[in-house]
Amino acid sequence: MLQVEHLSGGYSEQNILKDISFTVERGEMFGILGPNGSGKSTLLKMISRLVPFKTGKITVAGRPLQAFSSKDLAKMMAVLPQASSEVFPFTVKETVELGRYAHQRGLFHSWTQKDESVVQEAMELTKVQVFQDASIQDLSGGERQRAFLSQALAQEPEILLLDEPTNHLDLSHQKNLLDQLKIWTREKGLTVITVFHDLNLASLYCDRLLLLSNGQVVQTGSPEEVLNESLIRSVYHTEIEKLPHPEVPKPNMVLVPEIKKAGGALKEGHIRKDKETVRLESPFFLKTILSAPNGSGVGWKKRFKVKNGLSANEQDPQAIEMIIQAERIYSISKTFGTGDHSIIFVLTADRHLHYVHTWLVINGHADESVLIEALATGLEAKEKALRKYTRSTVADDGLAVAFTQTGKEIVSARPSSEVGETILRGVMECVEALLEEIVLK
Ligand SMILES: Nc1ncnc2c1ncn2[C@@H]1O[C@H](COP(=O)(O)OP(=O)(O)OP(=O)(O)O)[C@@H](O)[C@H]1O
Repeated sequence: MLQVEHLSGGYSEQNILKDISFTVERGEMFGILGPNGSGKSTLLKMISRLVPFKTGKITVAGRPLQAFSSKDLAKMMAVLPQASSEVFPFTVKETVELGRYAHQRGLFHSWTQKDESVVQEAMELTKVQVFQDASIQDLSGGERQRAFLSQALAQEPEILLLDEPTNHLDLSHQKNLLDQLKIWTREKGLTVITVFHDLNLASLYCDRLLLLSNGQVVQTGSPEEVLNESLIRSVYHTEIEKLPHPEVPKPNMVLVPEIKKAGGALKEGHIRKDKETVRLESPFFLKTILSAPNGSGVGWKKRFKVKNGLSANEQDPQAIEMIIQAERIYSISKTFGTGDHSIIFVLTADRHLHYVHTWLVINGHADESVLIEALATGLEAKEKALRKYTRSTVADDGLAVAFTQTGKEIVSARPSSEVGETILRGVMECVEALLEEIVLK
C-alpha cells in the first residue's frame, strides 16, 4: 500500500531523515516509534506531502506520491496531526464536514445524502455527536482530538496517518479508539500508520513497528523484534525492562525508576520468633514468589509470617502468611554466604512435620526467570530433604522465595548453579537442624 525507499530530507539544507526505507501493507497497523526529535512527525509529513523530501521515493497504491492531485491524495489518505491548541471557531459538525471536501464535485459543491451519512457515521464512531453544535474551541483536548479524528474518517481514506492519536485521551478513549482502528484495518482493509510515544500501546495494537533514532531507521519488524530491551535502552537512554503482557502474546515495557535502588541486605536479625509465630519484617519490599495452599503468585512483600491456626487472621496486602495447625511452632534459621551474597533459610514446622513451611530470603537481584528457577529448586530441595528424613506424603507446605533486588545479579538458580546448590544444601541442613530442635524440645 505504501512504499518508502531511501527517503532523505528535512526543512533546510540539513537532512532530518536519512535514507529511510520501509513498506506498509494494506490493512496493516504500522507504528512509528522514536525519541523526541527523531523525525517521526517529519516522516508523516513527507508521506502526506506536507513537507517535500529531497531524495528517495514514496509510492502509494503503486503510484508515485507526486503523481496524485491534491483531491485524489485526500481521498487516498487522511492525516490526524499532533494536537494543537490553535483551532478555527467552527462547530464540531462543521469541522467534521470539512473532511468531505475531496469527495465533493462540481463548481458549487453540493452536499449529498452520502456526505451527510458519512459525517454522521464518523461522529458516531468517535462519539462526538453529543457536542456536534458546540464550537471546537470550547472542547477539552481529548474531545477535540476525537473531533479531528472524526474529520479524518469522514474523508473515507484508504490510509490513515496519525500523529500520537492517543495524546490527550483518557484510558477508555485510548482503548476505544485503538480497538476501533484495529477493527477497521481488519474489516475495511484500512491502512493505519501511526506515531506512538507509548511503547506498550504500540506493542498491543501494531502489526509492525519502525524505530527511528536521529532520523535513521534503527529497526523494523514485529513488536517482539523491535521492542528489544537493550535496543530500547540504548535508543531512549533509559532503564527499562521487558515483560510478557499478562493476557496477550505481546511485550510489555516497564520503566524502572531510580528510587527502586532503595534497599539493602537482610540478616537473620530481622526474624522474630516465639512458640506461636515466626515473623520476618523487612524494612523494604522484597520481590517474592510464593507457592502456598492459600494462594501462589509473584508480588512485592515486606512481611512474612508463620502462625499457628489458633490466632486471628490479619488482612495485610504487604504480607505473606502461612498457617500451621498446631499449638507449638518449631523453627530454624540459617544463613549461607555473607553480606549481599547470602541466602537466609527459615524453616518452620509442627512437631509431626505435617506442615513444613520454607522461606528463602536471597540477598541479590533476580529477573523473572531466576525467580521461577529459585522456586522450582526450592521445591525440589524440600521434597528431597523431607523424603530422606521423614515423610513420604505430600503435605500442605508453603514455600516463599524473596529477593532483596539489590547487590549481586543472580544469573541462575537452577539446581546446578551456585545459588541452586546452596538452596539444595541449605534446605537439607535446615531440615536436619529442625528435626534436632523437635527432638530436643
Ligand atoms: N518546521 C520545522 N522547521 C525546522 N526544523 C523542524 C521543523 N519541524 C521539526 N523540525 C526539527 O526536525 C527534527 C525532527 O522533528 P520531528 O517533529 O519530526 O520529531 P519527532 O520525532 O516527531 O519528535 P516528538 O517526539 O518530539 O514529536 C527536530 O530536530 C525538529 O527540531
